[in-house]
Amino acid sequence: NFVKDYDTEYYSSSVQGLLKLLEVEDELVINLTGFADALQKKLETLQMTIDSAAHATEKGREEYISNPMRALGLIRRLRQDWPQLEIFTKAEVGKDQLETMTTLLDIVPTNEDMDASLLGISRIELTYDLNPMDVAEGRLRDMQFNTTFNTRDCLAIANHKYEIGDYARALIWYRIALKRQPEPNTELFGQPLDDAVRQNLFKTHMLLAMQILQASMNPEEAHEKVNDIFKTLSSTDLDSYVNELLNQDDDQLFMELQSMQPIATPEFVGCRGHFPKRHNLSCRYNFTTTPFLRLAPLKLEEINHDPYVVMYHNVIYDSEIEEMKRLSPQMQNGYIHGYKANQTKVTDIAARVNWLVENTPFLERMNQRITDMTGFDLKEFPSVQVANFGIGNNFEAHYDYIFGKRVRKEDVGDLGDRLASIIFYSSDVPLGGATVFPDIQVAVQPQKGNSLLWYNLFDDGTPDPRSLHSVCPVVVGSRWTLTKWLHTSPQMFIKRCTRPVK
Ligand SMILES: O=C(O)CCC(=O)C(=O)O
Ligand SMILES: [Fe+2]
Repeated sequence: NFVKDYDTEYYSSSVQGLLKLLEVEDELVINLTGFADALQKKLETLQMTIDSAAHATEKGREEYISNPMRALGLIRRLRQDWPQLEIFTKAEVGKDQLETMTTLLDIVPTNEDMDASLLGISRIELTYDLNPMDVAEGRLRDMQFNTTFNTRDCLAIANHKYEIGDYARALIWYRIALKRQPEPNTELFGQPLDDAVRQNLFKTHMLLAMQILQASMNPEEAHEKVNDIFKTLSSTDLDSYVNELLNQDDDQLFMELQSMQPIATPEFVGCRGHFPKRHNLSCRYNFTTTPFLRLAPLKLEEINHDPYVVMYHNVIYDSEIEEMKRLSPQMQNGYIHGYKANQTKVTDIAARVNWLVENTPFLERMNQRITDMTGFDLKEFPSVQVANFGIGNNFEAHYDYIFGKRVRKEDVGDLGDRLASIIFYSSDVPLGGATVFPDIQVAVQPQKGNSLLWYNLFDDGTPDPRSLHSVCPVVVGSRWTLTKWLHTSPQMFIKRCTRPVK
């Protein structure tokens, strides 16, 4: 039932993948319940035997056994029942369940997949300038969840940051892990490593200090130096050092962390919703692109005048979104950051995608809608792409035109360059996941049913670099999109081709 394709399937790169994992854990729980039931049954049988073999106390023992029923009973039980009981006691419990467990554990995420997920959390923290202490408590920007990271989650995050050299944030995450109450079943997972964590906290603080004071020192040298210092440290020294770190003021620490962060890129500013507000934009009905629109005009919202960016409202219906997902049960790695000649690493994957190429009523409807929106001819290239992002995944800034890190000349053939792009937002994204145009200071939050349309080329077909765009890390939500790229060649008798007035 659960077969994992190791070469291509990473669970973390889409919410669709996470859903599959959820099923795997459900199966594990059902299976473990079966195991526990078998164990329970055995325990009950054993308990019954124990109870029925309970003897009289020391005092009346001679009298107790001077009784023909008890005398025979004792001899018979020891001769017949106990050997049987030995076999029963030794028999393996839940053999089937143990085998199933092994099979299921064969398809759990790889380390790479887990690293990608941890990197996603880092990306969220950094992009949205979140305080780790809020993140750990389930406070994400203005949302408060009733789920939190547990101690081992916090530790995994801290270790990851340590490994990628983000000592400032690692320090805070180690503190969080150490300040948590120990969990009840920790012995199952090995000790909560209190000592090891305290040592890591110390080392992290040392490494951070070196990073600040001696930025030129290479990482290996720094690690060596810290290990040397650590060796000379007595356990009482370590304790007082660590306790001091733990007693530092939380807010003070976060302020120090912020002062160490790189300055916000335009993309970060956009993702945080800090681009200046626009005033000279309007909304209107489009009655005119095709005759059909006289009957059913489309709602158009201006997003930017030059270059032209607009949002159409209510142009993909819930039923169509369901159909789109039905047509995409199994997706491929897609939205790869940059060109990757060699094998794709999971951390390069922003989302999983599926090209819909086969002619279906769904595809016809969507293409007709795009024609109504744009007036363009889509017969030569009817395909559309479906995408589903992973949590914490972003799509780095790129151009959709040829050589824009996205598409090569051989990919488009006779169709010509990608003149315009249309993204149908097929889900709401409660937090994060905006489409951002850093050069023109536009950030658009996905809204289920809407679509964003923009041009990548000037009217003469030359690239318009202002079309640079990216997708902000998804914080909460399953971000589904349907994307259409409109190529130039089929539009040669439709689109005017003058050089714009500069
Ligand atoms: O999903 C988005 O908002 C943009 C996706 C994108 O840039 C692309 O598909 O080229
Ligand atoms: Fe794009």
